[in-house]
Formats: sequence, structure tokens, C-alpha cells
Amino acid sequence: ADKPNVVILATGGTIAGAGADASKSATYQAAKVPVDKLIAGLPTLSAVAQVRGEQVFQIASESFTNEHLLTLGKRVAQLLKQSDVDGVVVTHGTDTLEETAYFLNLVIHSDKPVVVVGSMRPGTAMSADGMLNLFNAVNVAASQDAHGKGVLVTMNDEINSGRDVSKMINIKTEAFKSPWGPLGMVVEGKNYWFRLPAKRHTINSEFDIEKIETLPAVDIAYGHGNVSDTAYRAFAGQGAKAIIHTGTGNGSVSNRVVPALRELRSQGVQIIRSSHVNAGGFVLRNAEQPDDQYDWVVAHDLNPQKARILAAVALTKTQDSKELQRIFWEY
Ligand SMILES: NC(=O)C[C@H](N)C(=O)O
Repeated sequence: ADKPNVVILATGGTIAGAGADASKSATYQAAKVPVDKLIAGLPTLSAVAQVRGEQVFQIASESFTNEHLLTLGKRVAQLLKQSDVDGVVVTHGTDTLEETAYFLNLVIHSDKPVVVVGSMRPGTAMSADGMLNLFNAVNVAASQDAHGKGVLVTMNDEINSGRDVSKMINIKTEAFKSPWGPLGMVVEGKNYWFRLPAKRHTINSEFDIEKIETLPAVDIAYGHGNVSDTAYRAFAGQGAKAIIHTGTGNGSVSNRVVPALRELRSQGVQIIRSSHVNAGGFVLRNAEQPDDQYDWVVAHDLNPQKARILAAVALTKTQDSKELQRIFWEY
């Protein structure tokens, strides 16, 4: 009874996946196993925390929508207000895990631990990684020393910041990396911390899930050789309030696309330059493109999918491009 209370909010993904036999590490169905069965499969959890589960969704994370983010965020906030909840774990598919973790990091006003976790192999596979990842997540969520560090992600024994972490490869269990390194490690139920997040998050965020009812449409268009402006114009035509430009290199923009982006900006659409370089981008204002002159915003080190999350959250509060740029520097 003196153990911390941890609630596991289950949303589906491979951590709840099942394959036809133990050799199937990549061929399986995600989002099959209910949360109570996941918890029952890990009896050692009871030595760490009083754990209970809630099935919020049962989906593969590539099908996550803004509505899923809002529903999940509101439930996390509600639970953390309760004095009988010490921490929350969210089980999640890995495909959009980095988006949900960043979203929660921006909008949850609590210093209690929130840990998002998934797995690369279904529980039915040999060397399945979900059990240990979940055990680590519950350990971190139950820890006093995880308070105030923002939303965390435990995969492959590392503790990463939900802001920074990204799925870098789709077949290895060592799939999640932060361009600036992990915050720490969790080994045999003990946390080892090495650094702290420098960006604003959770309790120091100006955004609050309780004040957000909808998220505006923000779309992502990909830059590459021989690119056309068709996607950008189509997104704007369908009502996008901001377009994340997944630029080449420094977030550069082809001269085949620049005129369309200037035109869309003059019509009120926010243009946000990010980069698709693999190790994480570093897009600077007025480098490669005259952002001051064109009134564009840079995503700096946020990858396009994280830039979409921050833009959508920020646009619930401001339509001003300078404010938007301040927010991109601070979060
Ligand atoms: N490893 C995974 O969880 C992948 C799965 N497609 C998902 O994101 O739900």
C-alpha cells in the first residue's frame, strides 16, 4: 500500500501486438492485446508500484489523429490532478510516439512523471522488447527523481526527453534516439540521470490541455529534387493554417516552390521551414532563405512531425508569425 500509484493508459501499437508465431518479429498485427493482459504478463510490476490500466484506444499509432491527442491529453491531465495518482505511463505505437510525447510535454501542467513507451517487436516474438520497456516505464513513472523533467520516453533502457526523441529506424530495438543524447538510463529499476531538458515544458509551458478544444490543420510537404508546388497549394486549398516545409539540408526551398510559398504566406498561411536530414535538422533564420523578408518561420532543430505538433498547439494561442518564431525557439 505504500507503493506509488501508477496508471497505465493504453493506446495500442506493437507493444499490444500479436504475431502468428515466435519467429514473427516484424509481421504481426498491432493493437490486439488489452492492457489488463499486458499488466498480468508482468507480475514483477507489483514490487515497483500499485499499477492499474485503462484502455483509452486500441489502435496502431500511424492512425492517431488530433482528436486522439486531445482525448489522451485530457485524460492524462485529469489523472495527474488526483492525489492517488503518482505517475502515468502511456503505451503507444512507435510510429507516432514522438509526436504524442512532444504534445503531452507541451500541454500537461504537472511535474508528476509521464512516460510514453512502446516496443519494436510484438509480445509474441522471440526477444520481444515490450516487457522490459514497460517495466522501465513504470519504474520511471514511480520515481521521485523523475519529477519535473518533462514527458519522458523509455525504450531500449534509455530515458529520453519526449521533446527530442525520434524513431530513427524501423527494424531494430535500438530505434529511438535524441539528436542531443538521452537524459539518462534505467537499469534494473534504477534511474541514472546525465542531463536535463533546456526547453520549456509541462509546468513551465504557456499551453494547457484544459484550454484546448481543437487543433488547427497543419500539414507537411516534402522537399526533394524536381519538386513541384502542387502539395503546398493543395494543403492550403484544403484549409491548412500552417504548412511545414520538410526542406532539404538547411531547410532549403527549391526555386520551383518559393513563389507558391510567398503567395500562400500573403494569404495568411504560416510557412515553417524544417529539414529532412536524418540526424536531426538545425534550421536557422535567414540562412538559405530570407525569412525576415518573406515572413516565414524556422523550426530550428524540430523534425517536421514535431514541428507540426508545436505549430498546431501554438496556433491555438497566436496567429502572429513573430510570436510563432519565439515559441519555436523556446519549446
Ligand atoms: N512498433 C510499432 O508500434 C509500429 C506500429 N505500426 C505502431 O506505431 O502502432
